[in-house]
Amino acid sequence: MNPSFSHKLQVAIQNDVPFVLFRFPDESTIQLNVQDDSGKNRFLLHAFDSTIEKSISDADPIQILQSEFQFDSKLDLKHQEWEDSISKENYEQLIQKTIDEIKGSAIQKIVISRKKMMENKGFDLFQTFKNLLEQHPRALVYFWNRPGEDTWIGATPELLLQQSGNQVQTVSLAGTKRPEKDWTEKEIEEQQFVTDFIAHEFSDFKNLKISGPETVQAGKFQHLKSYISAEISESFDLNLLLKNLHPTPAVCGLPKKEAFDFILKNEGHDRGFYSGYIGIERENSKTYFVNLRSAAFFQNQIQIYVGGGITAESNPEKEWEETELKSGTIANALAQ
Ligand SMILES: C=C(O[C@@H]1C=C(C(=O)O)C=C[C@H]1O)C(=O)O
Repeated sequence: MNPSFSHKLQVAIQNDVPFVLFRFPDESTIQLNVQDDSGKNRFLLHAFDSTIEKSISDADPIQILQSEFQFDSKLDLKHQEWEDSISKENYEQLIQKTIDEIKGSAIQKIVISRKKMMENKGFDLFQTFKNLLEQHPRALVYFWNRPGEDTWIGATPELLLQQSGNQVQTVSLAGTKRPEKDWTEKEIEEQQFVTDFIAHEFSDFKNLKISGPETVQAGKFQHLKSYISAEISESFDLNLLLKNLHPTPAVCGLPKKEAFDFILKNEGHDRGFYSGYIGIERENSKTYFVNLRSAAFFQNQIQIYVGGGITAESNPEKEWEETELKSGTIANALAQ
């Protein structure tokens, strides 16, 4: 492997300096940021409830071909008081409560999630990251480590916002099924909610284009995806758009405020960085992804976050199965 890349990573680990490794969808290079105080080339994690945003900046980031990436090192992860997973029965009760809330109110969709806990049997996180890169070539794959603070690994299929010059683009991603099944009205409707919400947020821009939805693969299952793009003026404040988009109905619900309040009150856990966003900010471009298919790693435990969109048509048992399926993205990549 490129000696300067592995050296930089090794030195960061030895000195307990935060680092993040990441690869953009459809790209073949892995980038490395080792934290400095430049504020340049930020890679950031922004919490679902917007209470926390952390970034790792690097004035001099370095990259390597994915095919050359090989790194062997053990990190000292933070210890976490053991937490139990929510049982299938309790999760299905929560889903039923959510369905009843939707049926008895003006809320159309609420995204509910859970934390699936696994024992950390000393997994090799660099190999786990490598497995994710190979298994999910179309995802943004990242490995974030701030010693003594937080360690997250994920492979998200969902773009939140990309800006390059005066072009902005995003996607509407929702609905989940196994490849052998057909889409039903339930998934078609829940994805349309997301498209309509984004189209509304983009409605004042020039050259608004919406295409899709089409079926896309995300590991072993599929989603519905539409593509949305537009042109913004020079003076436009991208942060405002980001603030209006997040959290989209793909991870929160509709109407946003009511769904958000229901989640905070009923879900029973702090989502942390899950379903918040990941930002990659450079001089000429800014790209944000929804932080899905991700997990927090501790010395003794792995907490995989998974959720799904609930509408009046949802079935609690199917929702449990959907979250099991989604947890496979991380679980199937874990390496000894
Ligand atoms: C909430 C998650 O995924 C989101 C919810 C989906 C759904 O409800 O079908 C599909 C894709 C994502 O927008 C997750 O992966 O945890």
